[in-house]
Amino acid sequence: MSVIRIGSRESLLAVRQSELVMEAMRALCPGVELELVTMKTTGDKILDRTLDQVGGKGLFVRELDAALLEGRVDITVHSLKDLPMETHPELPVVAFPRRADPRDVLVLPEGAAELDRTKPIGCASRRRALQLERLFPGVEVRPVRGNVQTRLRKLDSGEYGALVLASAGLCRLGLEGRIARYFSTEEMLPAAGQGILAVQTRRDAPAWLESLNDPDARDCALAERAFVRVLDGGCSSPVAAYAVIEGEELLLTGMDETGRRQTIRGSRQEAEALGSRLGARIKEEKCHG
Ligand SMILES: NCc1[nH]cc(CCC(=O)O)c1CC(=O)O
Repeated sequence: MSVIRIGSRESLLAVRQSELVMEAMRALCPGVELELVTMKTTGDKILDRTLDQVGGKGLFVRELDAALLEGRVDITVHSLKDLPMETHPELPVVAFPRRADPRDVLVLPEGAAELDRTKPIGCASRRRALQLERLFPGVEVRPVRGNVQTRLRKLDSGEYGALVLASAGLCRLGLEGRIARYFSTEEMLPAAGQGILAVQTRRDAPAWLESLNDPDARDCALAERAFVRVLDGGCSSPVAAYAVIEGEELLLTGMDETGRRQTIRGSRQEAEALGSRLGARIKEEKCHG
């Protein structure tokens, strides 16, 4: 078989995530030849504005989609939560590997023992900001951008009292030692797809790539993303969704942009329909209540 080229953003986290998928590919298909191809995306180049100002999540995938379509790479690996809700029709997501810890965490400046409430808490999403206001009333929440290392540098330089980040990213970078506190998923509902990777390919991709799927991660991903799609949770929206599998059932909690939450339970076979139904229900409530 010829070499399979894996396209990735060039950030350390993106590369680490691609390496994890490459390890899983080697386990499934010993002897397969893999090559990592990294590239800078528009989203990585523009760092002085918030994502809502520059056009959203699509900025991180456009270059990778083009590389796939032109055959410069054969698969791409994304953080599912950064993947726009509508993906390119010729570029299916073939696999959702096993989910890492979906929780958000609090990170303190190097050496700090507790939160300095006179300083702002840095976070990169309105979803986190909305939920932080309830957890830490009166503490300023200020946007922070850049990759995980850049954000940690800003934290350690004294600009912020704390950061909120995803456990999954920190752990993949070997930075779990920086976690000061885990938020339960009730305290801080995760972003749809947080902790899940998405493997995207062309339609002519080898069928065995589908074996990278973890059935639980896949069903949760489908349910969470269907919910966000109904609420039109563009990248600037604070919409959150988190699903868990309990046997043959899927339990999905969704939050709309006002912080209102609802839960739905049903057969995991209908993961996507459950997500859409919960989205419609929350939307309805907003109009009538
Ligand atoms: N937007 C950046 C981003 N995209 C995915 C992750 C974490 C890894 C994941 O959710 O799988 C992060 C960093 C963060 O939010 O702290």
